[in-house]
Amino acid sequence: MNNPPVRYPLAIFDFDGTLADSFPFFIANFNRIADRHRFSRIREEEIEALRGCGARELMARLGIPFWKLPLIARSFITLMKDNQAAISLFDGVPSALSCLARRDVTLALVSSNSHANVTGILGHHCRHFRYVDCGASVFGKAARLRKILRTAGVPPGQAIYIGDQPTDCEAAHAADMAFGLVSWGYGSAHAFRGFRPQAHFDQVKDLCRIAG
Ligand SMILES: O=C(O)COP(=O)(O)O
Repeated sequence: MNNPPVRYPLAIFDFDGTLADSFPFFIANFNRIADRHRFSRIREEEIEALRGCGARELMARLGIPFWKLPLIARSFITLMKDNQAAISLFDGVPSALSCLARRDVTLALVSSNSHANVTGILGHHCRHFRYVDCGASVFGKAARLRKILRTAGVPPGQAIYIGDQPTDCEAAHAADMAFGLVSWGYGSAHAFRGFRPQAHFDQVKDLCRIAG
C-alpha cells in the first residue's frame, strides 16, 4: 500500500467488493439478470477481461443502456435481499473497522446497494458507522459523499473514500476527496489505468493505516 500522507479523520467505505465479498454472488446470478433485462450474457472466460473495464465500457460491451441501470440494480438488490446469508464480509473487515473506530476515525458508508442489504450483511458491525447512505446510482455517488462531508463538518481534504471501482474513484475526486483503492474488489488493476488513487490497500488489514 502507498502510505496515506496524512491520517484521514473521516473514512467513507463502498460496500460491494470493498467490505462485502459479493462478487461470486453477482457472477452466479449475472446471466439470470441478463436474460430478464435483455442484455448480453457472459461466459466464464470473459470475466477477467470484464473486470478490467470501467462501467461505461462494460455497459457498451454488454449492450446496457443507461435507462436500464436502475432496473438492473433493483433486480440484483432484490435477489441479494433473499440471499443475504450467502454473502459475507471479507476476512479481516470486522477487525479493521473496530481498529479504525477505536483510533477515532469516523466511519461512513456510501453504496448503491440497499440499506436493508448493507445493514443485514454488516450485522452488528454496523455500529461502527456514523453515517450510512445507500441507494446511490452507480454514477451518482459524488453527491452522497458531499452530503456526508457537509453533515460531518469535515473538509474534503481530510476524508478518504475507499472503493473498488473506477466510478468510486471518479466520485471521490469529484467531491475533492482522496480515493483509496482496494485490490480485492470487482474492478481489476487494469480498470484503473489513467486513474490516480491516493492510496492502495493490498490487504484488508492495511485499512488500519488510515488512522495514521
Ligand atoms: O463499487 C461499486 O460501485 C459497487 O458497490 P456498491 O454496491 O457498494 O456501491
